[in-house]
Order: sequence, then C-alpha cells, then structure tokens
Amino acid sequence: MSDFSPGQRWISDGEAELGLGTVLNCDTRSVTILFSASQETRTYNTRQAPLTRVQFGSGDRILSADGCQMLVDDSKEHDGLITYIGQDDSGEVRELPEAKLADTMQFDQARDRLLTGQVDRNDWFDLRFRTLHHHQRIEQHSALGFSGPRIDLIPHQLYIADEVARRHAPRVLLADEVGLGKTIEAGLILHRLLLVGRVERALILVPDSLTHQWLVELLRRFSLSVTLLDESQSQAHGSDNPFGSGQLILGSQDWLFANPARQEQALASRFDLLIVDEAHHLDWHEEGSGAGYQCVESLSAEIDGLLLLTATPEQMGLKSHFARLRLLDPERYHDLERFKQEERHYVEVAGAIDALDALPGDTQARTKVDAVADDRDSQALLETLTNLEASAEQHDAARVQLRDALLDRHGTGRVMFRNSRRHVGGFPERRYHPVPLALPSAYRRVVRRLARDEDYLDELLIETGMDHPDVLIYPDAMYRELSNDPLNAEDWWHIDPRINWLLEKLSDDSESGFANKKGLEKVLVIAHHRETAEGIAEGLRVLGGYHAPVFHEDLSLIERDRAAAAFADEEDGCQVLVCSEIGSEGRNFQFCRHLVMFDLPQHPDQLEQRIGRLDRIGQQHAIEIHVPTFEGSPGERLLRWYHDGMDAFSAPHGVGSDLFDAFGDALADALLDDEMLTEIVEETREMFSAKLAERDAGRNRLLELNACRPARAKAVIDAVSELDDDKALPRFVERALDIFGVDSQDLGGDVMLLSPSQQMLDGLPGLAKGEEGFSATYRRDVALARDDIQRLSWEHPLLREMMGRVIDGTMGNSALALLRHPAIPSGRLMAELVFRTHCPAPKRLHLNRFLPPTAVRVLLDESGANLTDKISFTGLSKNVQKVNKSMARDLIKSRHEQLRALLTQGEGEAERELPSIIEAAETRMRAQLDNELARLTALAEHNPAVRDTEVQALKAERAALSDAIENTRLRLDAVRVVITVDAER
Ligand SMILES: Nc1ncnc2c1ncn2[C@@H]1O[C@H](COP(=O)(O)OP(=O)(O)OP(=O)(O)O)[C@@H](O)[C@H]1O
Repeated sequence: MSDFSPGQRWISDGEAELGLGTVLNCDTRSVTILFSASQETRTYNTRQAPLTRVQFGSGDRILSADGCQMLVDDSKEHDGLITYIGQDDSGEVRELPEAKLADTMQFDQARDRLLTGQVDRNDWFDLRFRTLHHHQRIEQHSALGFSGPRIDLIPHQLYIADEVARRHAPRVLLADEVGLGKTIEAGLILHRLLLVGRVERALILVPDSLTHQWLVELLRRFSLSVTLLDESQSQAHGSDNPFGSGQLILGSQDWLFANPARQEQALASRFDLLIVDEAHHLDWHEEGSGAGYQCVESLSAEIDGLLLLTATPEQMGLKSHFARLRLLDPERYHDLERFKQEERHYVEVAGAIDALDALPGDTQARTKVDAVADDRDSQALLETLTNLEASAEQHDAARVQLRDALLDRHGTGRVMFRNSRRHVGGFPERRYHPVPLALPSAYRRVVRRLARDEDYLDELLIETGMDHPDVLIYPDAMYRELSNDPLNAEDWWHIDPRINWLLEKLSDDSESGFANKKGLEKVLVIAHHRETAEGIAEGLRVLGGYHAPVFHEDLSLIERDRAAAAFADEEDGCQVLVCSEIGSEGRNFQFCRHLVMFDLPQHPDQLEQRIGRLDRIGQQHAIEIHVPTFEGSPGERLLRWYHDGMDAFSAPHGVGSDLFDAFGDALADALLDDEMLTEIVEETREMFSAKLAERDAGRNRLLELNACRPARAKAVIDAVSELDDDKALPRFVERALDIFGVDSQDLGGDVMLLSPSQQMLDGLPGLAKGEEGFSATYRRDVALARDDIQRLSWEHPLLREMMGRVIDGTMGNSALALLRHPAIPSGRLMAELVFRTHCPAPKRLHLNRFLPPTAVRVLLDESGANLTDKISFTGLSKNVQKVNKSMARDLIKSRHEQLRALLTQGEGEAERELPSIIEAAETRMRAQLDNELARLTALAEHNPAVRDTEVQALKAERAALSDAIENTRLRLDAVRVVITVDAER
C-alpha cells in the first residue's frame, strides 16, 4: 500500500459514488479520508484500505474546484503531493495542485474508471458489449413495438398498426366491424409509438364499463401499466393536476365528459396521444353538440395524435360521423356535401382498381382505369401495364403500384380503416332462432286496446311517461310504469312468458337446450333497460333458483367486473349473465355462444353491437341467437323489419344506419299495423339491396382494399416472426439473468420460472426479493394459451430494464482479464476498446431507426498494432479468465502510461470508422424519408385527406434527422485490459 500524505486524493474502490476523497490525517495504522461531495468521513486501516490513489496523466481531462476544465500535459510531485500541468479551455497553461481538484469529479466514464482501478466483472463487460450489439439491431428493426405484445399475428391488425404508427402524429378512425380487434390495433399503435419515443404521454378515454377491460388488456397483452383515474383518485391529488400522475392515463368518458374542471386539467397536462373508444357516442348536431363531442374536440385541438375507435361509426347519423372525421382533420372535412359527392365517386375508383386484374388485355378495363388515373405517375404505370412488350413481372409490379397509388390518392383509407368479416374471413356462422311466444294477458290487453283505439297511444304515453315507440317495443317496461293498475300487481317477471321460456331452455338437456350433453352452456342475455335486466335475474332466481349476475351501467366498476368474472369462470362460474344494452358494449364474451335477445334495440347498429359481444376474435363456435317475441306484438313486427328487411342476424352489413335514417320514423308508426309494416319491410329490403350493392361497389370496396394490403401485412408479420425466432434472444437472456441475479428454472413445456436470488440487483420489473417471480416462455403460442405465463421478447419490460441499465449505467464499462495462450508470451497487454456513437436528438425524431447507439470495437496490442479484425470479440471472450479485483488494480497501476497511450490511439482508430457510420445512417434515412415524402407529396396533390402539416412535418423531420446524424460523435463506452499469462501456469 502506498504511503498516505495529507492533501492527497484517493477514491474508494467499493463506493466510487462518494466522489474524490482527501487525506485528512494518517499514521502508520490508519488513514482518515474526507469525501466532501458526499459529506462523509471514513477511517481505514492503512494496510487494507480499499482505496486507490487518483493520479492523472497526459491526455486526461480534469476539473478544478473553481469549475475550470483542464487537459493534463504533465505532472510533478513534491512531498508526496502532485501538481498537474496542462491547458484550460481557453488554451492557457495552468498548474493545479491535487488538493484543488473538484470533490465532485465523477469517475463513471470507462477511461476514468479504468485508470482509477475501478474494474467490473469480466462477464459484465461481456454483457455490455452484447447488449450494445442487440440494442443496435433491435432498435432499427421494422417490427419494433409489434413483436412484444401477446397477440396472435392477425394480418389486418398489423397492417393498420404499421400504417398508422409510421405517420407523423397519427389521427385516424379505427372502424373495424365489432370484435375484429380495434382495441388491439390501438394498443399496438400505442406500444410502438411509446417504444420508439414518438409518444411519451397518452390519455385513453373509454366508457365507464370498459375501463377495467382496457386496463387488463393493456397490461396482459402489451405489458403497459396505466393509471386509472376517477373522481376519488383525482381528489386524492389535492391541488395537483391528477393527469400528471402517470404517463398513460385511463379515464372514464362518463366521468370526464361531465366534469369541465377536470377537462381543464386534462388540457393543461400535455399529452401526445388521445385514444377514444366507442366514439360513436360523440354526437354532434347543428343545434349543439354533446358534452362528449365538445370535450374531445377541445382535447384533440391540443393533442397531436388522435385515435377514435368505433365499430358503428354512423350509429348517431351521418352528420355525427362526418363531425368526428372533422375532429381528425378539420381542413379535410369541412364540407358535408362535398364529402357525400366524393363517396359517389368511390364506385368508379373501386371499379378501376378491380379492372386492373383484366389488364393488359381488356380495352374496357383500360378505359375504366384511364378515367381515374389522372396523374402522370399513374398514367406511366398504366402505360407499362398495357404495354404488350413488357414482361409478366413488369406487368405485375406496375399493377401492384398502380393499385396502391389509386387507393392512396382517391380512396378513403388515410383517415378511416374498416375491416369487415367478409374479407378477414374465418369467423363463425351466426344462427338465428326466433322464438314465438303467446302474449300474456297483461300485455295483450294493452296491445288490443291500442289496435282498437287510435287515441289510446297518446294516453298511454302520458300515463307511463315513456317515449314512442319504446312503450310499444318494451311491454315489460310499460307494465312496470303502470304499476298503479291493480291488474299489474304482480312483478312483471312473474307474468312474462319469456322468463319461463328461458328457465325451460336452461334446464333443457336436449340437443337444442342450454343444459345438453356437453354440459351447461353459457348464455348471455341482453335486454334494453337496466330494470328489465334486473327483473330477469330476479325471476331466474326466484322461479328457477338460478344465480345470474346482472351487468348494467349503474353498477360500480367493481360490481360490474365481478359479474363479468363470475360469468367468465369456466369451472365455478355462473351459467347466465344478464346485461343491459349500454352496459355491455365493448365487452369480451366470446367464450359463450348463446345470445338471448330478450327484446330488440331500435337501431340496427345496436343490434350489431349486441351480437358483437360473442362474435369476436377467439369465438370457437357458431353463434346461436335466440329471439323470443310475442306473436302479433309490436316487438314481433320490429323483428320482421330486422330479419326480412335487412338480414340483420346473419352478418354485419354496415348499412343499418342508412336504413334507420330512411325508415326509423315510419317503422315506429307501423308497429301497430301489419299492412303498413309489410310495405316498409319491402321498401327496406329494396333499399338494403341497393345500398349494399352501392357500398360494395364503392366505399366498402375501397375500405376493404385499403384496410389491409396483404403484401404489406405479410412483410410486417414476417418481420415479427423473425424476432420471434431470434435464437440470440434466449442466449442473451440467460447471460443477463445470471448477471442480474435472477434464477431460472425449467418447468417443462418451454416454460421457465424466473425468480429472484439473494444476490439479485434490485428494481427488476416483476421480480422482488422474497417473492415468487413469474413463469415465462419465448413461445407466442404457449403465452397465448395461458394467461399466467409471460412472453419473453426483446420488448418485455424485464429485458428492456436490463438492457437499459447496462447501456445507461456504468455496469461493465471497465474490466481486466487474463489470457493464457501458447503462442503469446506472458506479460503482454492488449486493450479492447468499445466506442459508442452519441447523437443527441429529441426522442420524437426516433433517430434510433436509422442510427441507434452503434458500437465500434478496437483491439490494440501493447505495441499499438490493431488486431481488431484478427481476433473477434467472441474469440477473445471465450478464452479470457477472470482475475481478482486487487490484482487487477495493481496490474492497471503498473501499466498506466501504456494504457493511456493505447486509449488515445484507440480513439483515433475508432474515429476512422465514424464517416462510414454517418454516411450509412444518412443513406438509410434518406432512402426511407425521401420515399415517404415523395409518396406524401404526390398524394397531397390528389387526396385531400393528406394534411399539408403532415408534408411539412415530414420535411422538418428529415432536416432535423440529417443535422442530428451529421453531429454524431464517438465516445469510449467500455474498455477491457487483457494481460497474457504463461499458458502453463
Ligand atoms: N391479435 C389478437 N390476438 C389475440 N386476441 C385478439 C386479437 N385481436 C383481438 N383479440 C381478442 O378479440 C376480442 C375482440 O378484440 P377487441 O376488443 O380489440 O375488438 P373491438 O374491435 O375493439 O371490439 P368492439 O367493437 O366490441 O369494441 C378481444 O377479446 C381481444 O382480446
């Protein structure tokens, strides 16, 4: 151990964070050191003090107590104290006694740590280099953000997510038919934007009944933890803005829309992305829009990104639909009449796209395409496609490009995405079972009187306080409202035959019953009113002893989730769940195949929403739709309208809103009149067929073509699969777990249990000392089949945390190892230097896709010869051996001068690589952005759905990226000293 003298500077080997220490006093046995920066004083035994003398040499940068930087040239020693000689930032020569070094000088850079003898374990250095390598690879990967989520790889979802997430500040309407995965698409977009840094804060607004489902889906499928905010949580934040309490805030629409003060706070809490589920409830009228619309309008004026989700965009009418499109892009959607005209033009565009398949031969097809392809690029592509001299490959390429160009330039899809079952395919059959029942006398009395007496309807409306036609369609509600009538003394469920029918079905063990040979079948019952739902549950309980939880809008969140969970439980769960209309919207009940429509909604879109609870991705069986109605009742007439007028039970057709707009009022008047109804059903049928044909030829066809471009979808799926099959992942995970102190135990079936060891480094997600840990697998299918197993991918929070800690911290940035090699004499030194690119740029530029932190390795021997290409990282790594830390420190101390020289030389060698790294990044960036810009500029000329701000933003982004890439610098990231020893020893 060196002699200590007061005033000397030393650093603690085990606690480098204490900063630079000063010897206060010493004698032969002990030395006392003051660490001023951390205000600690420590006394050590001189013979075993875990301290290293801080000595700088030529080329080192030092900092004086008065804040001056200095580059050391030389040093001199007097009475055991060093004075450094060098130049300050202005080039003046200065002398700095070591006592005047800044106490706060940190030694976390690789060079400083090495030279002050702070070395890490060899395998840490190893992990650091590998982490850099994989990080660089994954950050540029086109599937980044899509490979981690625990989802099936469904083409239309990945296509949409990829298309939307690559846009600057995406603003789109995700309008797939019910149950096709809009939540998953929104989750994928959010996940990717978060991972690439384009979004840091998101606000997700969903109906009250869906908050928990979203919370669970985001966590379970995307490993995203959201903060659920409601009024009581918000109040707990006192005067602080509650929206600042997390990066991802999930709130109920019902709560926020009714609360202007909270809206102000949401507005003030800068978000980058707003997601609004079940957006058809945002209604807009000329006379004044709804509270929800107003709230989203003001939020979306401040927030760059906006995703609106709805399966039934036109449920509240075309005007509301148009108004929501205006929220997405006010410049594009300012004129409803023009919008309608454009829709008419879609038939021609879709016809032209379909005609491409008949080219080059068909002259009629050519005329059709020619009429639409009105720009130079498209005309050139058409030339190639019709040129008989061109090869089949040239024709195919031109056909694909022209198809994309026509869709992009004249289609609908930049703002709205709608996938339908028809083209996604693979969905189960829907089977319709009407159940005619006799009207009970209590209802019959009213129906008969209504038929006899024209004025009675008005009387009934006044007496019940109900609306028309509700009073006709929902006889149980009418009965409840007339409870003063002595004939209505019994509870409605006592006299309503639908309850008995349901009870019989529940105990029926024949093939068509709900208690057949396969066991008890789950049954979802939906009724329009909350009170009806409650009455059904009571009736089932009192009359049949069935426990059927109820699910409606007035239950608390916990009660609702408890009801849904009781229904979902396969083993002990209940057989029946009774839901009200609005209470069950958006919920996932695809594990059940029997739907009982206890009554019917008035709007076809609501009918579709009901069926959508069961007809969702994941449904394994045909869906049985049971509709009990009373013979000769208004309800039965409504059913005829749905079934005979528009085949509403067979498949979603997307024209329900048009039909409701055209016939809703007349239908309400025809509910008591068979003849009138027959006419309306016929007219509805005619319009249904015509609309369907028109939509299929135009808008629907374009939406369909646009909602999933198979080649792009396949490319995304291939990219995700490549990461799924990445053999390097398990190897990396194994090393990282070992170093971070996480035990892994094989449980069989490609599942392992990850659990914390005693030595585990703290703060790893999902792992806390003393707790069990979690089961994990690399296999997507295994993770999808079992909810309790997490899927390990490069995007899993544990992996991201471990990689982040290595890259952002000092872990493994300095090491020393021994090499036994028969061909190399002992005592030789090599320096393995790893440099890393640094390129400060705002996160939102997502620079990493073109230039992620890139490692440059340089291996020098002690004579300065560059061995980088001769000895690979893995080649060397395999053969080196660890050495204990004190020996490592001594070895480093004895080679200080040599190491300094090698570090300086290494910098020069690495610098030579920089221009080619910059050039390659610039080329990659240009290749992608120039292309995108050309596409967007061409699009903007033809498709007004391209916002000018989008084009400008892309140009600005390209310029900013170019600047950032140009300013890339290399910094030493890690260094390993390798010393050869005798092979025999
Ligand atoms: N890629 C996928 N992998 C696994 N499950 C999926 C996938 N896509 C959707 N699902 C499941 O299918 C169901 C329907 O998906 P989701 O809730 O996203 O549909 P939606 O279009 O939002 O429905 P709704 O119109 O009713 O709101 C959910 O249970 C969801 O978890």
